[in-house]
Amino acid sequence: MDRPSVSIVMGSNSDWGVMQHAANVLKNFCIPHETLIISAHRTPDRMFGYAETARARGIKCIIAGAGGAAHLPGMIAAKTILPVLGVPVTSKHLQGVDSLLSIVQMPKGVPVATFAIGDVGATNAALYAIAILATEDASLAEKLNQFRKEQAATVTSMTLPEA
Ligand SMILES: Nc1c(C(=O)O)ncn1[C@@H]1O[C@H](COP(=O)(O)O)[C@@H](O)[C@H]1O
Repeated sequence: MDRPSVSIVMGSNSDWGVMQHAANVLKNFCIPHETLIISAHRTPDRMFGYAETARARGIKCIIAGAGGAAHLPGMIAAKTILPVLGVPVTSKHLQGVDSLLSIVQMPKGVPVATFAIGDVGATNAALYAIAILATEDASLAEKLNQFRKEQAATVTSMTLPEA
Protein backbone atom coordinates (compact mmCIF):
# COMPACT_ATOMS: atom_id res chain seq x y z
CA MET A 1 0.00 0.00 0.00
CA ASP A 2 1.39 3.43 -0.99
CA ARG A 3 1.97 6.11 1.61
CA PRO A 4 -1.12 8.33 1.89
CA SER A 5 -0.81 11.68 0.12
CA VAL A 6 -4.17 13.02 1.29
CA SER A 7 -5.42 12.91 4.85
CA ILE A 8 -9.12 13.03 5.67
CA VAL A 9 -9.83 13.95 9.28
CA MET A 10 -13.12 14.50 11.06
CA GLY A 11 -14.23 15.45 14.54
CA SER A 12 -16.36 12.37 15.20
CA ASN A 13 -17.48 9.13 13.61
CA SER A 14 -20.88 10.82 13.28
CA ASP A 15 -19.30 12.90 10.47
CA TRP A 16 -18.60 9.83 8.33
CA GLY A 17 -21.95 10.02 6.48
CA VAL A 18 -20.71 13.29 4.95
CA MET A 19 -16.96 12.66 4.86
CA GLN A 20 -17.26 9.28 3.16
CA HIS A 21 -18.06 11.21 -0.02
CA ALA A 22 -14.53 12.65 0.03
CA ALA A 23 -13.06 9.19 0.62
CA ASN A 24 -15.10 7.73 -2.26
CA VAL A 25 -13.84 10.34 -4.72
CA LEU A 26 -10.23 9.71 -3.71
CA LYS A 27 -10.81 5.98 -4.01
CA ASN A 28 -12.23 6.39 -7.51
CA PHE A 29 -9.12 8.34 -8.55
CA CYS A 30 -6.86 5.74 -6.85
CA ILE A 31 -5.35 8.35 -4.52
CA PRO A 32 -3.73 6.78 -1.46
CA HIS A 33 -5.36 8.39 1.55
CA GLU A 34 -5.98 7.93 5.25
CA THR A 35 -9.11 8.57 7.32
CA LEU A 36 -8.80 9.61 10.96
CA ILE A 37 -11.00 10.86 13.79
CA ILE A 38 -9.36 13.77 15.56
CA SER A 39 -11.05 16.51 17.54
CA ALA A 40 -9.56 19.89 18.39
CA HIS A 41 -11.94 20.05 21.33
CA ARG A 42 -11.94 16.48 22.59
CA THR A 43 -8.41 15.34 21.67
CA PRO A 44 -6.39 18.57 21.46
CA ASP A 45 -2.99 16.98 22.11
CA ARG A 46 -3.58 14.36 19.42
CA MET A 47 -4.66 17.09 17.03
CA PHE A 48 -1.45 19.06 17.66
CA GLY A 49 0.73 15.97 17.17
CA TYR A 50 -1.10 15.04 13.98
CA ALA A 51 -0.88 18.53 12.44
CA GLU A 52 2.78 18.98 13.36
CA THR A 53 3.87 15.71 11.73
CA ALA A 54 1.53 15.38 8.72
CA ARG A 55 3.86 17.12 6.26
CA ALA A 56 6.89 15.04 7.27
CA ARG A 57 4.79 11.89 6.72
CA GLY A 58 4.34 12.87 3.06
CA ILE A 59 0.81 14.24 3.29
CA LYS A 60 0.23 16.89 0.59
CA CYS A 61 -3.08 18.29 1.77
CA ILE A 62 -5.62 17.77 4.52
CA ILE A 63 -9.40 17.53 4.15
CA ALA A 64 -10.85 18.36 7.56
CA GLY A 65 -14.56 18.03 8.30
CA ALA A 66 -16.40 18.98 11.47
CA GLY A 67 -19.84 20.08 12.57
CA GLY A 68 -21.24 22.70 14.92
CA ALA A 69 -18.41 24.67 16.55
CA ALA A 70 -16.17 23.37 13.78
CA HIS A 71 -12.77 24.53 14.96
CA LEU A 72 -10.89 21.45 13.74
CA PRO A 73 -9.92 22.69 10.24
CA GLY A 74 -8.77 26.08 11.56
CA MET A 75 -6.78 24.64 14.44
CA ILE A 76 -5.07 22.15 12.13
CA ALA A 77 -4.25 25.04 9.78
CA ALA A 78 -2.74 26.87 12.75
CA LYS A 79 -0.22 24.05 13.22
CA THR A 80 0.75 23.15 9.64
CA ILE A 81 1.61 24.91 6.39
CA LEU A 82 -0.11 22.17 4.37
CA PRO A 83 -3.24 23.27 2.48
CA VAL A 84 -6.28 22.59 4.67
CA LEU A 85 -9.62 22.04 2.92
CA GLY A 86 -12.47 22.55 5.36
CA VAL A 87 -15.78 20.71 5.03
CA PRO A 88 -18.70 22.03 7.10
CA VAL A 89 -20.60 18.96 8.27
CA THR A 90 -24.39 19.26 8.39
CA SER A 91 -25.41 19.78 12.02
CA LYS A 92 -28.54 18.77 13.88
CA HIS A 93 -29.83 22.13 15.03
CA LEU A 94 -28.53 24.68 12.53
CA GLN A 95 -28.22 22.48 9.41
CA GLY A 96 -24.49 23.16 9.09
CA VAL A 97 -24.65 26.95 8.89
CA ASP A 98 -22.85 26.99 12.24
CA SER A 99 -20.17 24.66 10.84
CA LEU A 100 -19.78 26.79 7.71
CA LEU A 101 -19.37 30.05 9.58
CA SER A 102 -16.96 28.46 12.08
CA ILE A 103 -14.72 27.31 9.25
CA VAL A 104 -14.94 30.16 6.77
CA GLN A 105 -14.22 33.13 9.03
CA MET A 106 -10.53 32.46 9.66
CA PRO A 107 -8.36 35.35 10.77
CA LYS A 108 -5.99 36.86 8.22
CA GLY A 109 -2.79 34.84 7.86
CA VAL A 110 -4.14 31.33 8.57
CA PRO A 111 -6.26 30.27 5.59
CA VAL A 112 -8.65 27.33 5.32
CA ALA A 113 -10.20 26.68 1.90
CA THR A 114 -13.87 26.31 2.80
CA PHE A 115 -16.31 24.16 0.85
CA ALA A 116 -20.09 23.79 0.73
CA ILE A 117 -22.04 22.25 3.61
CA GLY A 118 -22.38 18.47 3.56
CA ASP A 119 -21.95 15.86 0.82
CA VAL A 120 -21.28 18.35 -1.99
CA GLY A 121 -18.57 20.05 0.05
CA ALA A 122 -16.92 16.73 0.87
CA THR A 123 -17.00 15.69 -2.80
CA ASN A 124 -15.60 19.02 -4.01
CA ALA A 125 -12.91 19.08 -1.32
CA ALA A 126 -11.65 15.74 -2.63
CA LEU A 127 -11.75 16.99 -6.24
CA TYR A 128 -9.82 20.06 -5.12
CA ALA A 129 -7.24 17.88 -3.36
CA ILE A 130 -6.87 15.95 -6.62
CA ALA A 131 -6.42 19.23 -8.51
CA ILE A 132 -3.61 20.16 -6.11
CA LEU A 133 -1.87 16.80 -6.63
CA ALA A 134 -2.44 17.05 -10.40
CA THR A 135 -0.29 20.18 -10.62
CA GLU A 136 2.70 17.84 -10.32
CA ASP A 137 1.28 14.64 -11.79
CA ALA A 138 0.51 14.60 -15.52
CA SER A 139 -1.39 11.29 -15.50
CA LEU A 140 -3.60 12.47 -12.65
CA ALA A 141 -4.23 15.72 -14.57
CA GLU A 142 -5.33 13.61 -17.53
CA LYS A 143 -7.72 11.62 -15.30
CA LEU A 144 -9.20 14.84 -13.95
CA ASN A 145 -9.69 16.15 -17.50
CA GLN A 146 -11.41 12.90 -18.42
CA PHE A 147 -13.71 13.23 -15.38
CA ARG A 148 -14.69 16.74 -16.49
CA LYS A 149 -15.35 15.55 -20.05
CA GLU A 150 -17.60 12.74 -18.81
CA GLN A 151 -19.43 15.17 -16.55
CA ALA A 152 -19.97 17.57 -19.46
CA ALA A 153 -21.24 14.70 -21.63
CA THR A 154 -23.75 13.75 -18.94
CA VAL A 155 -25.10 17.30 -18.79
CA THR A 156 -25.13 17.64 -22.59
CA SER A 157 -27.26 14.50 -22.91
CA MET A 158 -29.79 15.63 -20.28
CA THR A 159 -33.37 15.98 -21.48
CA LEU A 160 -36.51 17.60 -20.07
CA PRO A 161 -40.08 16.34 -20.24
CA GLU A 162 -42.14 17.68 -23.13
CA ALA A 163 -43.96 20.93 -22.22
N1 LIG B 1 -16.59 20.40 15.65
C1 LIG B 1 -16.11 19.34 16.30
C2 LIG B 1 -14.80 19.16 16.78
C3 LIG B 1 -13.71 20.14 16.62
O1 LIG B 1 -13.88 21.14 15.87
O2 LIG B 1 -12.64 19.91 17.19
N2 LIG B 1 -14.72 17.99 17.39
C4 LIG B 1 -15.92 17.39 17.26
N3 LIG B 1 -16.75 18.22 16.60
C5 LIG B 1 -18.08 17.95 16.09
O3 LIG B 1 -19.08 17.63 17.01
C6 LIG B 1 -20.14 17.06 16.27
C7 LIG B 1 -20.91 16.11 17.14
O4 LIG B 1 -20.09 15.02 17.51
P1 LIG B 1 -20.71 13.73 18.22
O5 LIG B 1 -21.68 13.13 17.24
O6 LIG B 1 -19.52 12.82 18.50
O7 LIG B 1 -21.35 14.21 19.49
C8 LIG B 1 -19.52 16.41 15.04
O8 LIG B 1 -20.05 16.97 13.85
C9 LIG B 1 -18.05 16.73 15.20
O9 LIG B 1 -17.40 17.06 13.99
